Amino acid sequence: MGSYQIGVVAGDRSGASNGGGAPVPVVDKELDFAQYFCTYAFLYHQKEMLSDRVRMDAYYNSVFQNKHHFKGKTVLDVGTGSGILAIWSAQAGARKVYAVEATKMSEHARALVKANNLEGVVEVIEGSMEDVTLPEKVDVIISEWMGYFLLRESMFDSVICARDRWLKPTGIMYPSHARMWMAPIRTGLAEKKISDYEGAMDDWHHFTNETKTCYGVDMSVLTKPFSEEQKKYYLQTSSWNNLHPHQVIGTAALVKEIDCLTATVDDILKVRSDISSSITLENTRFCGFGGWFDVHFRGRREDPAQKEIELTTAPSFDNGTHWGQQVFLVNPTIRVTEGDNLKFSFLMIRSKENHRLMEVELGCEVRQCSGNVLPAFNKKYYIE
Ligand SMILES: C[S@@+](CC[C@H](N)C(=O)[O-])C[C@H]1O[C@@H](n2cnc3c(N)ncnc32)[C@H](O)[C@@H]1O
Repeated sequence: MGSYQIGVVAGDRSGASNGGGAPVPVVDKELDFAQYFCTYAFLYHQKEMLSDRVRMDAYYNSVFQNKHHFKGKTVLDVGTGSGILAIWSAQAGARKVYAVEATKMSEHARALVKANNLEGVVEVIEGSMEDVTLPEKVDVIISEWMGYFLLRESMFDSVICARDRWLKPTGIMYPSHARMWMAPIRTGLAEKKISDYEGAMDDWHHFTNETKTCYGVDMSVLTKPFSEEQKKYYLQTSSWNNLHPHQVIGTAALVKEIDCLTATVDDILKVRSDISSSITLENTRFCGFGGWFDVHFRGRREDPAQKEIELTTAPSFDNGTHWGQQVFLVNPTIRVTEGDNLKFSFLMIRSKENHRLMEVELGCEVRQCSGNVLPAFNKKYYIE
């Protein structure tokens, strides 16, 4: 399977050279397939996405309420999975749809296309987007590339690659824009995670005592690394959660905006932002941050959507998505009240071991409305 380049990281010595001097990280394709793509080859996984009504309605409406973007046009579906977006594009009147899928799910997509009598329009191509050659440039690129907190999975890299190679200069991206958001939250998760961590350590002490007594080996030298491993898992790894809007205790801050037509891999390798949020609830507990994203289907300035559609994964009363929100816990929790201000710095980079996972650094300072400033804190998190 070999390897492929994912973008340019200045100063990364581990990367290969692209000939122009700038180092380029190289991804082992076989490892990437084993770690990332394999799950997408299962129908149960595709079904989970196909059952997400918020996601489905947004893409369906974006296509069928903007048929003028599809009628008689050529479309590329990056990562077609079951083929759903390619099929909708064809049903909306596309002349030709190239549906590219890296996994064997392509075979199910081909069957679905045939069963829906669209064989003459939709061509399913099995292969990595980075390797595939199309016979022509396209008018529209449609793709559902978003991972947890938008950028986990790094699939947008493949969409950028497809856009730069195959989109006509007048072409349109579906979706056209994306944003990341964060807001302070209250949650009982903080206590639960601490108690889970303490439970794991109690169990470890019991285990080391037993190993010493029964088998004559003292394992206590491993207590510190075990504790670090468990701390990372329980207290530093962000959690998936479907937050209720009542759990959001302050204004949402915009972390990142992406124009899908112009963004480069360099723009998303590091997401850095200095942001602030005002607490909107009286006398409550600040337990951490919730992070989510939205995407928009607006067409392009010269060729706008007739109907703009939004897909949001914000905390919702009744419309949760399979993405939910990512929760970054703060320990210990902090008493805050309406009018207090949080100033925070956000930095998200890709994990060195796996470019599809993320590491986040959050620095935060609470400025109370009384004028008092609480000691700032800095924390590192993993989005696994
Ligand atoms: C989130 S799923 C979306 C599937 C489908 N488009 C949908 O909306 O239901 C992403 C799909 O893209 C495929 N994929 C991701 N990166 C790819 C790449 N570089 N080349 C081809 N397929 C890719 C995955 O295997 C997966 O099936």
